Amino acid sequence: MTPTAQQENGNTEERDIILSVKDVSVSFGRSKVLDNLSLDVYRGEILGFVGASGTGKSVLMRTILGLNQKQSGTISIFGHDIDSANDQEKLSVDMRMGVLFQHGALFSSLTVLENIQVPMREYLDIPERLMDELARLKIELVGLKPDTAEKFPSELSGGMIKRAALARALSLDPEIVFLDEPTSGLDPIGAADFDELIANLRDTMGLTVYMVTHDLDSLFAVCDRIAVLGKKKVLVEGTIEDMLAFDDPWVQEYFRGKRARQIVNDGKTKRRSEGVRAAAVSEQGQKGQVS
Ligand SMILES: Nc1ncnc2c1ncn2[C@@H]1O[C@H](COP(=O)(O)OP(=O)(O)OP(=O)(O)O)[C@@H](O)[C@H]1O
Repeated sequence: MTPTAQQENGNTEERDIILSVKDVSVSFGRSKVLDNLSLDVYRGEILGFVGASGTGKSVLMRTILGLNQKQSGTISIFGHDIDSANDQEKLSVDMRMGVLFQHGALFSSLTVLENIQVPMREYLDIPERLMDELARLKIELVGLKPDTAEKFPSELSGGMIKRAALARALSLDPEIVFLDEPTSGLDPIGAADFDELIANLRDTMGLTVYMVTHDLDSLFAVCDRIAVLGKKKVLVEGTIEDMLAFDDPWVQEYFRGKRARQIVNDGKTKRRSEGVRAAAVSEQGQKGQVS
C-alpha cells in the first residue's frame, strides 16, 4: 500500500506520499554534502527545491534517481524502498519517473522524435508506428510545432530544447517528473510559458513535479510547496508564507529580498505569465509596436 501522511495543517485528510527521503547522508570522500536529510513529496504537488549554490540540490536529485551513492538513510518511491526493491520493482519505479536535466541532455545526433523515443525503446516493446504516434503526441503536449519532430537539437532555440527535453521526460507517461532548473537560460516570457506548461500538465495529468530551481518567479507562480536546502538538510518546507515567516538569514534574504518584493508587488494574484505578457504588451504599446 502507498504510504500516506496527515496534512501539515493538522486536519485528518491524508495525502499520498509519492517520494519519501529519510535521514539520507551523502559524502564525496571526506566532504559531507547531505547529512540526515529528510523530505516527503506528495502526489499531485509542484515542489520547488531551492538553496544557495553548491548546497547539494543536484546531489539530492541524483541520489533519488540512483545516480549517486548515499552512505545512509532510505529513499522510497511509490512505496518501494529503492535499496531493497527487486529488479522488477526497480524497473517499474524507473518507468514511472521522468527527468529533465539542467541543459536538456538531448542526444545531438538524434532528431527530437528519436530523442523522445529513447525511453520507449529502452522500456517498451511496441511497433515503430505506434512509437512515432506517441512521440508526436508528446511533441504536441509540450507545445512544440509538429515539424519539430524531424529537427536536431542544434536547430532548436533554448526554450524549444527545454520543451523537447520535457517531452522526452514525459515519454512513458510518468507520475512524477524531476526538473533541474527548467527555466534557467530562458527569457522571462519563455520562462513564464514554461511555468504555465508545467502547471497545466500537473492540472490535466495529475503529474507530481519535483523542481530544483533558482527562479523566484517560478516559486511564486507555480509551486505549491517549497523546500529549502541549507546546512546539509532541509532547513524549512512549506508555503511561501512559511518561508516568509522562517527565521534564517539566507531564507529571509531570498524570499524577502529586493527581487522577491518586486515579484510580490508586481503580481501577487497573477500568474507570472500574465504579468510578464501584460508588461511586454504594454511596453511594446508604449513604443507604438503593437498592431
Ligand atoms: N561527483 C561528485 N564528486 C565530488 N563532489 C561532488 C560531486 N557532485 C557534487 N559534488 C559537490 O557537492 C556539492 C553540492 O553540489 P550540487 O551540484 O549538488 O550543488 P547545487 O546546490 O545543485 O548547486 P547549484 O545551485 O550551483 O547548481 C558541491 O560542493 C559539489 O562540488
